[in-house]
Amino acid sequence: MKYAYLGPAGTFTEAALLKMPGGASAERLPAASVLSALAMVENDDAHAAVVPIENSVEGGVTATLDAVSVAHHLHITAEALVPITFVLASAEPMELAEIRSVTTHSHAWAQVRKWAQTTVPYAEYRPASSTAAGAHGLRNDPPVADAAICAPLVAEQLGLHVVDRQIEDVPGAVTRFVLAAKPGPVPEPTGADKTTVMIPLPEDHPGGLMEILEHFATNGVNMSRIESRPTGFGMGDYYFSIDLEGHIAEARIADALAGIHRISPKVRFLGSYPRADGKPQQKGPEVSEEAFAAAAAWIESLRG
Ligand SMILES: O=C(O)C(=O)Cc1ccccc1
Repeated sequence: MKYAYLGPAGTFTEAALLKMPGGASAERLPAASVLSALAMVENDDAHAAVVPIENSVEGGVTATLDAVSVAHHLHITAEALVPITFVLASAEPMELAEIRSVTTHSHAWAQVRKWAQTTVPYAEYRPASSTAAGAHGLRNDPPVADAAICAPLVAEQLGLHVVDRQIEDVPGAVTRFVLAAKPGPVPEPTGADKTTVMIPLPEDHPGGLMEILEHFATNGVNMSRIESRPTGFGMGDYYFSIDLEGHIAEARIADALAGIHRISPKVRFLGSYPRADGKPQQKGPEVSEEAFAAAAAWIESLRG
């Protein structure tokens, strides 16, 4: 199997790839951006792509959400969680006070803002396509910056000097990555699953969002993420990107989505897959498979 990922070697995305099903034995194809990793799947140059989707500090990774939901017709088949810690590294030994420019990926920069403000307040930020790309750039002639913010392992592999460590503003931050592939068989339910959907907000429909959410409430479906994003097609045109706790094979998820389809017919299913944390689904007896089957049998008997 060929898995594309945000490269080069040593990114957090590569660490996530190794945790994905089939990741350890997959051929790893580094891409220069999230969009090019996804495009490699669309063009059949890779079977799947590993991309960051959500950060416990910064929230959704909008480029990924939009690409998976609107631009590309891909399904999510797995997720992985990667704990994030950063070092500040330089090519030659340097003091913090000497550092005038810093390079890293924008997500990393967003997660060290407070540290940067207090520790290197005069350093100019130079965006890199990934943390590993920034670290490699320190060896360019001329170097892309005085120092790079990257994973400790990359600094070690490149023989960089670690100027500061554990510089993340929020200790224990985690990033969630997904494996995206062309639509195919949905992974089997495990009892601890997530379902990702994209729901366009119905136009000129007062209370549209409330009606959508009511379907989740009445079917006992918990949401683990909800974000509104502009579709890009016009001012005020929004969609909701939502993660649900449960699998499309369950009657309560299917029933909720069927109800939503009547309000927002362009709703899109983006995949059901095992949750990385293995947390089992909580559901009351009124939304069990047996309760749905008994209700359907009762209706059948009335019609019969
Ligand atoms: O640049 C990387 O290493 C990535 O994989 C993107 C990223 C950056 C910072 C936190 C999580 C993911």
